[in-house]
Amino acid sequence: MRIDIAAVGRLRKGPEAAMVADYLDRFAKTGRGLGLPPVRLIEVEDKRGGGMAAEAGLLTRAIPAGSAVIALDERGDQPTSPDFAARIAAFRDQARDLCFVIGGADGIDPSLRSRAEWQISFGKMVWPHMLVRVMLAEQLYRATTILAGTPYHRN
Ligand SMILES: C[S@@+](CC[C@H](N)C(=O)[O-])C[C@H]1O[C@@H](n2cnc3c(N)ncnc32)[C@H](O)[C@@H]1O
Repeated sequence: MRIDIAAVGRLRKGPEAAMVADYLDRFAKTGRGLGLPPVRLIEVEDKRGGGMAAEAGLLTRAIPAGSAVIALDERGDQPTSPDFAARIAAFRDQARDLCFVIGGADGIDPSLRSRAEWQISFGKMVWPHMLVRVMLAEQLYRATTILAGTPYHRN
């Protein structure tokens, strides 16, 4: 199994980058004992201002062949953290590769969004994509603690 995050934009050094690195590091440590591999972050950048369509092309090339695409989108499902953890475990048990996709300022092009096996929302409000990276990294770490039964998550 492999787990990737394909995201538009380059995250520069700063608080968001530090938080993403910290949560993904924690995910790697707790995930090791659960058969979950470290998460790889793949960043794509369209320097020509081609908008969503150009970003979709870059993201599509970045998504490893065969990976289940999970799009982050405010219109998507709103799973609980335990539901999210259970879904990650189900992908692991089926030996499926996962690629979470985070769009840029205009969102994820509908052509790519429609390819997603699952669309997840962190609420109906729109968040800056750099914060969505932090939130996703935290939920991934939280999922490992739920699956490991360690006392981080409380219902
Ligand atoms: C600034 S938002 C783009 C919002 C844009 N209005 C759209 O149509 O998607 C950039 C990216 O952050 C992610 N994002 C923002 N808010 C989100 C939310 N509430 N839930 C899940 N992902 C979100 C999505 O991947 C989105 O493509």
